[in-house]
Amino acid sequence: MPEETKVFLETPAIPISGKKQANSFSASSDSPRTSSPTLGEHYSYDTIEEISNYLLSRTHIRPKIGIICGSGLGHLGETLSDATYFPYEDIPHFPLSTVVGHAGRMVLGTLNGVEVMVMQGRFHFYEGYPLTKCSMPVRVMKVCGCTHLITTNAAGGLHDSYQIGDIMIVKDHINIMGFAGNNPLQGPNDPRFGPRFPPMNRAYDPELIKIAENLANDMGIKDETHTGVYICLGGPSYETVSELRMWRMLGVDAVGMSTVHEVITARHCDLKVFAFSLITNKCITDYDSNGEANHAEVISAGAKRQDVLATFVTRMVEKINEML
Ligand SMILES: O=P(O)(O)O[C@H]1O[C@H](CO)[C@@H](O)[C@H]1O
Ligand SMILES: Nc1nc2[nH]cnc2c(=O)[nH]1
Repeated sequence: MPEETKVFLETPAIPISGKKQANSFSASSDSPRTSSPTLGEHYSYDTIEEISNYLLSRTHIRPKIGIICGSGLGHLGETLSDATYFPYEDIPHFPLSTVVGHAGRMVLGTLNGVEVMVMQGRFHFYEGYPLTKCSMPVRVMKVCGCTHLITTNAAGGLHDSYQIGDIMIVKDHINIMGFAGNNPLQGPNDPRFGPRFPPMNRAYDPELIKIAENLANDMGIKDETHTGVYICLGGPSYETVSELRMWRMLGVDAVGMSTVHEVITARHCDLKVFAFSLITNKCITDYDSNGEANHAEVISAGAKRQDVLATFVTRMVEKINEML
């Protein structure tokens, strides 16, 4: 950890009663789940500003790029210089990270001289948080000054040619949870964030996809890098064989439980998005297989590839910075 690293453990400047809860249109409680599992709570613009001010008033970093680290990929947050670490429990209104492999800290610092903010750990629907809450930090990134989001995840490889440890650059997603009426933008729309009905074609910036493909080539990892379609399922149970076969038929290449709601929220507030999956396991699509998906292998695949992924992200950050 860099010498200048500081960990803010003091009581937040803004008084908070009990566990932090967002400004709410519905009753809040100490449970992450409110009365409506889908609508849940809504964070007002003022609340997002309050969170952003909390972070910015404790560091001189003014980030332009926000980064979300997926399961087992949080190591990147340790590679920042001039870093200030904010445990989620200290940030006003922030939920807590409850999943193994998600450290639960926001880090503001520099990656090769570029000012960034990094989430070491994200929030998932299966943790009991509504999607508005899961993707709230993306709006914090926007209000902190970010113009770009890089979001990463661990995912099961559904495409036959994908191997454990491969990278899949996300070119598109299927928002199946949205089909079922669960979208992070549900509820009142504040136009200061974005329009009521945002488009989602070109959600994954085509120019950044090209840059990443070229970068994989330069790094000598072209054969282990693919470009494909991601789906976010609710989890936490992994998929049945029949479910996986269905998604494959529908054009899905990698399966996970995150990212899509973050990307929708980011596009709504006009952040440019780059996303990739680390393929941490091969999806089991054979009824006779004795294999079983498990989170330990997900974490272990992340640990094995952490250095390559940190380089990949750092170089993407440099490329984006050249475009700013
Ligand atoms: O998407 P991330 O957070 O990287 O993690 C993925 O891995 C976990 C399951 O093993 C789930 O949380 C799934 O979403
Ligand atoms: N849904 C889902 N999420 C994952 N995250 C990592 N691997 C998997 C998987 O196989 N399925």
